[in-house]
Amino acid sequence: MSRKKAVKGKGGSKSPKASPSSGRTGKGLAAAAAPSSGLVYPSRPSLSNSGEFYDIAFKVMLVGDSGVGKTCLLVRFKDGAFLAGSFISTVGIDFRNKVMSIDAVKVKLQIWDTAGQERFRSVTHAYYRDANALLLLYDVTNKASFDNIRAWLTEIHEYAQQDVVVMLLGNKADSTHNRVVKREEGEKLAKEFGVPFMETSAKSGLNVELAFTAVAKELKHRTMKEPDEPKFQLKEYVDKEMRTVGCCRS
Ligand SMILES: Nc1nc2c(ncn2[C@@H]2O[C@H](COP(=O)(O)OP(=O)(O)OP(=O)(O)O)[C@@H](O)[C@H]2O)c(=O)[nH]1
Ligand SMILES: [Mg+2]
Repeated sequence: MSRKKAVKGKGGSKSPKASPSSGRTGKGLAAAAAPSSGLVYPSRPSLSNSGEFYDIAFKVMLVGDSGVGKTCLLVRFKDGAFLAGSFISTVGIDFRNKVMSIDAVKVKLQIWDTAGQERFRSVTHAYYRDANALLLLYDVTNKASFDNIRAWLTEIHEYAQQDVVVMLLGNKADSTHNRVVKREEGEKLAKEFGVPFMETSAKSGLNVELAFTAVAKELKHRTMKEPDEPKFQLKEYVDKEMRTVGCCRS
């Protein structure tokens, strides 16, 4: 299998007027032009010599209400740090790349961090179409963000590909004193919609690696499954990993 070189670095915020077709010029954005298969191939190697090699690439989007912790989750996953302090709401859309080793295959996730604010919704819609996976977040300390999950799922249904991988994440699980949404409620909603679920914390790191690894595994298996290999069961994998490590893995 030939190895491709990952375009590294931050994508940079896109203006609200950007669209997948018009905005994808420049270094990071060139990699975002996805063929209809959903796989993302860089059109040319990165200009930087520090680029990492990878075998396959996928586009993952973080969606959910403003303030649920999408940017913090991405920063935790990418840099292993928590963005404490004042809340800086994302403007438009931005992406970061991360190459993961999944069963000896280098999988590049191009992770798009969307703005949760209503005024950017039309920008976000334009990016759904190319997404291979969506991490849909709510905040366990914010009931409205949980109640809005149904509307988000309707939106996903409307704008994303039919076979997009969706995972529901109840973030800020570290905030025990401010919690207003029980884990069981998240589990129930996820079951109703047939999507895998876990609680996460960008602050403590709880389940952050697991959420992205599970999605990367599912996408890698879909693409590279041998004919005699059993189908990868995402929900079973998540449930097993959660059982193995109790509820809490960072
Ligand atoms: N306690 C706790 N706070 C968190 C966590 N994740 C994010 N926060 C805080 O929640 C606030 C919002 O986080 P962001 O990641 O910026 O939220 P967002 O979903 O990206 O918001 P938009 O960009 O407006 O869509 C910030 O003040 C973070 O510090 C978490 O896991 N635990
Ligand atoms: Mg943000």
